[in-house]
Amino acid sequence: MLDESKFDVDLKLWALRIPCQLCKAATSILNGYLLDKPRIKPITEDPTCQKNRYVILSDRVQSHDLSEISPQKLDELKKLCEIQVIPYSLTLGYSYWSADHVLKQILPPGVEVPSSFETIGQIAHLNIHDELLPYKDVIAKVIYDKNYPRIKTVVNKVGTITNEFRVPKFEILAGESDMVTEVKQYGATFKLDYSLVYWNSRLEHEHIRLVSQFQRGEIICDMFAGIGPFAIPAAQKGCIVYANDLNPDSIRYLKINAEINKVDDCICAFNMDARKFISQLMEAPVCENNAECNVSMLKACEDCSVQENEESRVENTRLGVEAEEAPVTVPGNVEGAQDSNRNIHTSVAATKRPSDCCLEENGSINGDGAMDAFRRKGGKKKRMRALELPNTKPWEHVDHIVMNLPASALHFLDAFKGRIQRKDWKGTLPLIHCYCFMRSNQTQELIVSEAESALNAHIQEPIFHRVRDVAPNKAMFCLSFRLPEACFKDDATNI
Ligand SMILES: C[S@@+](CC[C@H](N)C(=O)[O-])C[C@H]1O[C@@H](n2cnc3c(N)ncnc32)[C@H](O)[C@@H]1O
Repeated sequence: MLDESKFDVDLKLWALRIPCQLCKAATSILNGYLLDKPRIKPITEDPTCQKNRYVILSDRVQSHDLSEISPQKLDELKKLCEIQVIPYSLTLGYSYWSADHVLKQILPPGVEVPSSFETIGQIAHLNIHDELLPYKDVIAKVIYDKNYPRIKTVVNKVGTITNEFRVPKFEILAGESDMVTEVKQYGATFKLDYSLVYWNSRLEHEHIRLVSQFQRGEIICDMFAGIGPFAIPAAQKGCIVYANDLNPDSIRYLKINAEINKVDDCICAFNMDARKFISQLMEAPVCENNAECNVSMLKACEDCSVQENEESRVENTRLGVEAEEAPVTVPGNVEGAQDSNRNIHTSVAATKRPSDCCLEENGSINGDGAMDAFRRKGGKKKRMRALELPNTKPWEHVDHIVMNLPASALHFLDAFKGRIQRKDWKGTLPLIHCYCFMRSNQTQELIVSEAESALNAHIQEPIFHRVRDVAPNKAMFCLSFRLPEACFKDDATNI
């Protein structure tokens, strides 16, 4: 229990009783001798008379005869009005002091006071060091008290992250136990359950940086999408996004966020292992027109829309069959300035709406999600429409592939080895943006060689971007490069 009265500090001060209309002039004369405490005004009511105010003097002024004030100023004041000096008691209590001040009183001397924290919506996330764990409840209470109502829940991370979804375990120390919250980034809203999905507000700048390289109409594939901090702004920019995550809760929130941000027509969400996702997404179906052929996820999407709309079924049966050549220039290098030579078909009639597809990990189709998307077509708010976007199958062209799983994304590069058929592919191969960690004793050459051995191909012109330092000797990087031609199926089999 925190005894709040322990923080009371009683100040014995002097105040001057001054007529209301002279307060301004009096305070200007007394400049430098007035009470100077944050959040406390030096002028207060006179409880005995409404026509007067108390002008509270600083604790520098100790004597009733005001001898600490210069005689010159006192003369000026006497000319202004009759001076009445009143004793004034002021108690600075718990509510007055900052979290830092209170915690310094409570915690052992010399320890680092944990008064700062990461904020995720209304949740304060603390990482309390072992030596302070005996004080965790009182730390949380002080942080809660001092930041309410902006903060409604205080949590502490427990142990290290061991699960593959990269979700820390939290203990709720103060406030509401609800971990569902909303975060805003670059104009997009993200709803999430912080106890179930990965979220890192410190990556905001990186999300913006990468998405700023995407161009409207480009096709983006996010292999480890989380709740969509790359996918949603990319879709807002007018890209078509294939977004995948192994964590079903992440995909649930990704879909919610796509709806909240009105880009559900431009994002196709998948819930499976990233390798399987790439193999199913980028490998051309063996027999596109065969109803038995189930290797293509887009075939599954097609089936999905059949359940809801007979008219769209007729359109969707054309999916993956037409490929009219119409010149569309798409900038595609890392700086976002170079043209690619991609020619893509832009027929509206044959365009598959990405939001109509929704494949679960076991390969079954979530018809409800598709039906919701279909019903929303008549919604009144402006939404990004996939119909405006090009119709290209992901085994024919993808512009960017995002791989943000820094601990192991490099190993997932093998998913591209011999995946794409040269005869199907249109334009330049995708730019890969693969996140990784680099220790101070490692070099960029080492990272590139790891990537090359996963791809079994030479990488040309790799670009490293330092994202942030995650530990004293460890930094997160984004390695961007164009997928080597040697990864084409035919070439790769010859290696
Ligand atoms: C570091 S988080 C990145 C999430 C998001 N892209 C972001 O920037 O905030 C990595 C994500 O990869 C997902 N993940 C982990 N292993 C995976 C796998 N084998 N296949 C697909 N997703 C995986 C996790 O669930 C997690 O959401």
